[in-house]
Amino acid sequence: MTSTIQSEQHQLASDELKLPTPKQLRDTLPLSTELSSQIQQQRQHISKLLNNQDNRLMVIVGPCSIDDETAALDYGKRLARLARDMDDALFIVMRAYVEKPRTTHGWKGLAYDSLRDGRGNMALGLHRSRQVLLQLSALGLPLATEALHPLVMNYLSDLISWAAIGARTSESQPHRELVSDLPCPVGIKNSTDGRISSAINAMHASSRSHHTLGIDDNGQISIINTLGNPDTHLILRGGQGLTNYDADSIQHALSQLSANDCREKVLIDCSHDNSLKQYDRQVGIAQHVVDQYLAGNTGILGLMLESYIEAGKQCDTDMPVYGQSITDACLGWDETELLLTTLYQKVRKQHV
Ligand SMILES: O=C[C@H](O)[C@H](O)COP(=O)(O)O
Ligand SMILES: C=C(OP(=O)(O)O)C(=O)O
Repeated sequence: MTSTIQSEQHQLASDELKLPTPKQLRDTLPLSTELSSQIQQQRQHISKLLNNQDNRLMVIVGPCSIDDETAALDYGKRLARLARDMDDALFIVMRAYVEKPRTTHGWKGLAYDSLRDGRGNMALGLHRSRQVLLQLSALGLPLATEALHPLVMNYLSDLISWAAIGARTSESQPHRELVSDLPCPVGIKNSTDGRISSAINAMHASSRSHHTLGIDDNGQISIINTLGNPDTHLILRGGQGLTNYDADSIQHALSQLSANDCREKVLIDCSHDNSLKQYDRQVGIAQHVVDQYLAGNTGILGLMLESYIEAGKQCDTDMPVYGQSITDACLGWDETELLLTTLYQKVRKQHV
């Protein structure tokens, strides 16, 4: 009886279940021509990094998830300043994740549950996601996100410069088809058990064109003809409690990529299993990876850091801490700024 009452309280009213079409949401929250060309250029910069036409180090940094637009914009403003100042050596991209894959269950991100009331008001969630991504883009930052539900990308992909396929979905055919259709470079993670073969297979599958099922801009279920994505690469994030950011693991990954005719580039995720989920370990890992890059490992594209305003994570959402992660623990802003400054100074020396 109690569970019936609870589930009724968690239901949306039937008129709240309908979503706008991708075109309707884009018309409500349009991307200006100016921002659209900024995003095009940012995608091209990343493509150049992947193709050795630009030797800056890519750093994808930002919260594990966007849960609060005010804090995300506050973070974005701080990062945009660093990104401008460090532009000659680092290509900084902000993590702007509005969808979270869960191992079992938990909050699935702004797109699904922006009010965090468990009702899943996705019309509001998609609106708020698009709005915050537009506001972050207007700061001049290239944005990174995880492409999780293929249909969510219909609403947001025009705002994204780089996407990730997560460790839990790299083996999924719909996700490979999605990558084949995405208009930006995409990093594919090794699986949660540490295997890189699923990501390598995904790179092959998504480089090809596909006929698949999806919706068009007007929400009509349609056959989608994808073009194939030429700009994928591998992300090493560790797995099953084992790390893969050391020189031997990176060399092994690069030789597997070469043996499978894939682009020999890796991005190192300093968080997740590589940090053994201890957020402060990211500092030492980033330094270790940058030392390998400076020693001449041209297979290293860059690194990813989970960082927010306050260090750590919070569980008690009745007493929210401003700018602290509600998903994975993150570095705080002060340590992020110090780390990026240290990395910048090291990399810049080599660039001058
Ligand atoms: O990056 C975030 C998490 O690692 C990922 O969403 C899985 O989280 P979970 O294992 O807490 O569900
Ligand atoms: C969920 C994430 O990573 P992974 O897929 O590596 O667990 C993430 O980067 O937010």
